[in-house]
Amino acid sequence: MIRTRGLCFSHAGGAAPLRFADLDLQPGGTLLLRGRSGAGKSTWLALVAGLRRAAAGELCVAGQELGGLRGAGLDAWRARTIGYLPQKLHLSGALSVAENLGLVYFAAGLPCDAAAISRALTQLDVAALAARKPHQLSGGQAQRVALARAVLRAPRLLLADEPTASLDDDAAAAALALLRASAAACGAGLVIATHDQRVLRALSSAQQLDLDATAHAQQECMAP
Ligand SMILES: Nc1ncnc2c1ncn2[C@@H]1O[C@H](COP(=O)(O)OP(=O)(O)OP(=O)(O)O)[C@@H](O)[C@H]1O
Repeated sequence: MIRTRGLCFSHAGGAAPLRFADLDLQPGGTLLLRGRSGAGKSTWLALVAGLRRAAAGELCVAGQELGGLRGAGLDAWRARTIGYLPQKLHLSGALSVAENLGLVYFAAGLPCDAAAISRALTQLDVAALAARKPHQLSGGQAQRVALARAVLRAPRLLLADEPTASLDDDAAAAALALLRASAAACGAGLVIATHDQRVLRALSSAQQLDLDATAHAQQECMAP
């Protein structure tokens, strides 16, 4: 599902280059991506989602070498392969819940599938909120809507960035259960980036990639 070798990324004009330990995640597997704040979790997720390009190394996701994809090809690959639950949910405030999900089809250049949107909202128990605007949702409801958006097109890989940050214990357990159930429902691999001890405890048997154990590079990453 995910294979990385010598993966390295340098933020422009910023911090020290990030070098990531090699990883092999089997299809349908669950990975906990752990590390303190600033360790590089969001950066690693962005690389795997094809939202950022590695400075060096090999990255193969769902059978695709990402180094070989550019532009529209990369966008199309991401749209059919990756479900992404970002730390900040990025729901458009001007659009209803259902219209926010419709953006997924617009971005992929596909006709909107209202039945699929309705199914996804029903699965996440937010169908009754389809006509509401994001500011009319609670935090937990907004997260369910964002999760429905992430799994709408049955991705092969579901990436969740700090999904339990700022949730109380009950809400965190519910969010985690939903993520696992949603990934299982579409047979997707699941990556959860977290430094939340509750998640680490709940998924202690899952495969882990600990970015705190990854030495940051002392020298510049080599350009590919
Ligand atoms: N756009 C950027 N420009 C420069 N440096 C950046 C940029 N984005 C992130 N960084 C730096 O890259 C490193 C990794 O950041 P990243 O957001 O991936 O960490 P994280 O583990 O996800 O942190 P958190 O848990 O706080 O979200 C940090 O040192 C951060 O300051």
